[in-house]
Amino acid sequence: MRRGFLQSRKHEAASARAPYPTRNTKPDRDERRLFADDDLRALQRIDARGYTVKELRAWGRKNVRLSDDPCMSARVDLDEFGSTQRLIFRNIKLGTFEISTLLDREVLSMLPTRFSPPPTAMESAIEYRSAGRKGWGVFATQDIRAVSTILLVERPVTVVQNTMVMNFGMTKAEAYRELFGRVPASVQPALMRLNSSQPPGMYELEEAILRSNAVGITLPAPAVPAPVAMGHNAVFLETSRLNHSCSPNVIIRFDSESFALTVRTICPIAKGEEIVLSYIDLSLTATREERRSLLRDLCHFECLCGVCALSEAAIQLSDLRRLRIRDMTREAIYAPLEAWCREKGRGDLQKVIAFHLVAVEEIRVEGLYTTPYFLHVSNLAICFAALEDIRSFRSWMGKARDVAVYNLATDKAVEMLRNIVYPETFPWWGYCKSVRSSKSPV
Ligand SMILES: C[S@@+](CC[C@H](N)C(=O)[O-])C[C@H]1O[C@@H](n2cnc3c(N)ncnc32)[C@H](O)[C@@H]1O
Repeated sequence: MRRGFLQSRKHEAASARAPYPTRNTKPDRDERRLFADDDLRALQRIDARGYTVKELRAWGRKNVRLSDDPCMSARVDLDEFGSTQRLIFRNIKLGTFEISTLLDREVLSMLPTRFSPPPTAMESAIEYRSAGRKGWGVFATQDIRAVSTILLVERPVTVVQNTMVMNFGMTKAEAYRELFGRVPASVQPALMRLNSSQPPGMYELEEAILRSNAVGITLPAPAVPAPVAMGHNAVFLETSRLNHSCSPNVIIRFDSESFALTVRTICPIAKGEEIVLSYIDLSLTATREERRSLLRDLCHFECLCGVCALSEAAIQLSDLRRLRIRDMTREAIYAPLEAWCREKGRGDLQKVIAFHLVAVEEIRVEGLYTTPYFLHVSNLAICFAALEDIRSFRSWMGKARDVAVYNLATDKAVEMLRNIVYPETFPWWGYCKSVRSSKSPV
């Protein structure tokens, strides 16, 4: 039998003293609870007679510790969630893959019994090598021109609920050690070698690895009043080598049906260029200082990406451009297309088009192909549909469809493809002409 992490010689002495059953003494290894019997009995007592919010909070203060770091945990109101949680270690087998998990019992029961096959990635498009002071990085081995190209498809090695409840007979460090110990021996060395750059002395190795590499994923989960309580973190060995950039060229998406993560391009990438994603929501930050401070707080590193490394003069221009993109995106939600429609198409549509073209150009220069980009290209598609300009409509609708594809909005992407092939099925098609005969498309 494979020696688990807790059974290694190094940990034998510790496990002999462990306040929870070890793998040696408890045969039903996949069903072990994080709850000590005393805690469970205390819980049942509370449940049996019904509890007041005050009692439950008091119980939570004594028994539950939640980290303050938003990366790994969230504060959860115990009256909404805490008392019903049962975390279980279980290894999920997907064909040749085995994934070590620590999940809520109900989440485990809601996972599909059969997973659909994941998509296929482009062959030999990337390589792993040094990215200088950033450590390892991933690089393109060829020009990748098409957007939405799949560069990597990967299953996680471990998945854990992001609210880590402790003091149920096992400390958080022990729980993570156990979780990592259950990762198949063939991949465990690679997991333990992942980046673990967290503030010195703050976490044990397993937690530091989780904090540096975990990706938030959504699994089917029971409806709870605090949905964040049902968020999950997963570690993917290859994706973990992707560095952060404030001008990312890929996006990652997890699909629970195939239990796989895909890395897709969001813009063309040249041979030799580093493949980079954004660790933060770039629509929330515009200036370098805002981004740096967020990355420092959440990820504990000073960003060395291409944008942040620009000269002072260049970064000032970049900051201004990003502030403009933010303003134009806010403006685009209501005006000017909306205003033009309210006026029943009597305004100057060319002005609307010019507005969105400027925004798209600013986005291109800054490499910000995320949410605001979709807003502007889809509005351009509407404008050209209204004008019945078939070439421009297909081009902008194609760009909007790329965004739908890399965001895994499959139904939307299919609908958009139908619009591209049959433009007259698009509700805005010929709007300019139709308002003259006072017909409204929407
Ligand atoms: C998920 S790992 C990425 C791969 C990592 N470079 C490695 O060697 O495995 C995240 C860590 O990489 C480094 N890193 C990623 N992006 C960076 C950036 N833009 N600037 C500086 N360091 C970065 C930080 O140390 C961060 O904690």
